[in-house]
Amino acid sequence: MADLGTNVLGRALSRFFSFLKADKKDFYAIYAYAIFSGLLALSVPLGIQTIISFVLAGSISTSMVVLICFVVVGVFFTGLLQVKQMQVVEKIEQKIFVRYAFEFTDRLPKINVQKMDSYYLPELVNRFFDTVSLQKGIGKLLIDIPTATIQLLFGLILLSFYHPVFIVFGIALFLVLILILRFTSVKGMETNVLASDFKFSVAGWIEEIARTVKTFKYSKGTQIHLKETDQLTSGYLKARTEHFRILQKQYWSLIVFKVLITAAMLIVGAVLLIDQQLNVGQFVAAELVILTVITAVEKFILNLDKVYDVLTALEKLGKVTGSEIEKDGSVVLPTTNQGVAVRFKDVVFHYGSDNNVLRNLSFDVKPGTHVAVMGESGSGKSTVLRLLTGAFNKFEGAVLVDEVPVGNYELASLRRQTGILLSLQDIFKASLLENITMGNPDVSINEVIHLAAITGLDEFVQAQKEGYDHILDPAGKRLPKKYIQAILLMRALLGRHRLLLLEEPCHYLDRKHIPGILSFLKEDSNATIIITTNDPEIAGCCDEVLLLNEGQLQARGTWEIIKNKIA
Ligand SMILES: Nc1ncnc2c1ncn2[C@@H]1O[C@H](COP(=O)(O)OP(=O)(O)OP(=O)(O)O)[C@@H](O)[C@H]1O
Repeated sequence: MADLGTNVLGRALSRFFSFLKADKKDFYAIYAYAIFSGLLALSVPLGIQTIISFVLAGSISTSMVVLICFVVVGVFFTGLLQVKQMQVVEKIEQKIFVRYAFEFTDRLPKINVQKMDSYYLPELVNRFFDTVSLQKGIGKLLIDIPTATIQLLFGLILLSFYHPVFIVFGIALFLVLILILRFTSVKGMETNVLASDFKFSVAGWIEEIARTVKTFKYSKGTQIHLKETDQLTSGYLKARTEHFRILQKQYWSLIVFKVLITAAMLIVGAVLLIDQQLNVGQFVAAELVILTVITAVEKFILNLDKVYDVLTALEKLGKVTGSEIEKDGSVVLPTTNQGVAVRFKDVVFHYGSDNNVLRNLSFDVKPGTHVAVMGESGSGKSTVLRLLTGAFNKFEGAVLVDEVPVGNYELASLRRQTGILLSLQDIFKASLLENITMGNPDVSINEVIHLAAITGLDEFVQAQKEGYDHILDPAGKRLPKKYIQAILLMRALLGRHRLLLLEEPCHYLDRKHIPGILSFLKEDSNATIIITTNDPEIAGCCDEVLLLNEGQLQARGTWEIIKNKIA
């Protein structure tokens, strides 16, 4: 557990430093402002010391008026520098939001699905809300912590000029403080991350209830949803209490530090005053510096939890921004009118568990051939298509496209020339046309209209007041499944392809549309087409059928041959 904590703290700190690196200039500006305002803040006690000396000497002169002006100007400039600091922090906070919004958006479609298979991505992206914790915490951290550190350092340095004994006290207490923080912070980080894990689990569970709300509504009075929440919140409370215990330990050590430094400095100051090693002016000034030191320590106390929150937020955001993305190859798939050749050579593949889904699967498909992959549910049909998308790179054997391993291709060039329809795809909140074209401005509207007529989507388009501008709302008003399928199929078929991968393309569509779709595919004779299906009408239109059984090739041939092998 301690190892885990050290790892988490180390990782979070390295994330923090690379986060700082991204806005280096802004951070330098904050530190420069902090140093200047720290120095200016000291002008107050020094000015007061000199004023008292003037007063005690009974000499009220022009130089004293000038001095008072200096002190007042010093106070004004300290304020000015603080406002400047706040402006830089505001800029950083805005950048945090924008940067994470774009990083999440850009990264999600590129994520390595094989690595992230065990995550439910909508739940994972809840971590985006930690940008708010990061914004809130970083503001405090960037202004208060550097200012407090600099005030503490300058204060102790200045006190050492009054008498060397202050140095010894200062350094001794400083070291004790660092040691306490050093030995409690690993546990503090560990408990904060654990509390945050529970927080996201609770959010994820509530989200799951919302997703399947009708299941719970009609479930004969089940309490299972409350039981799970109870378990997760108990975990959260336990971790939170444990974390607060660590914080309390750290608060107490800071309070003891504060008491000791106050007592020591006051006693030393008083003794030095009585001994006449300090005059009254110096004594008052020294006490003011001590007050600054105490205020700095207080700032540390109040901001300790923010340090953990910022580091934890970075750790959580890193779950998405640091996730592995798809490996890209360097071979560009040439753009030609020819279909590609596909070959599976002794492919062994499994998802998360060790059960092989494809077991020594070998077959080849000649360029321009239309192939139906058939087999019982779970026989591995869709997996064959998924491997050809280049999204999975961990398997034994070889998956070759034009005799080049699929993993060698630059994914953008491969996917530009591959029409893909998988059951995992869906519509999203945007206009009907955007859902079909995916925002590609090169798509011809005539082709869209032609395909809409073939797939039956034209009925839906004509029934909408806004036609193709109708906004689809997948979360609210449900589209009939046949129209969703038509949109997904059109997406795959639009444009020119060298390879078409279609999973159950006519599922949910009215049967009257199947002949039109099949003759459209027949006309696309140059592309290599691989269709997973158990529909005899579709299989009958393909040049060849591959029959899978438990991840192995059971038989291959024309539909006339294969249909006799299907019970
Ligand atoms: N993402 C995944 N993670 C883990 N196992 C998976 C995943 N996807 C599929 N499987 C498993 O792999 C096996 C083959 O699935 P696949 O979808 O390729 O079969 P299929 O023949 O297309 O089935 P169906 O006709 O029902 O779609 C099944 O046992 C399935 O449970």
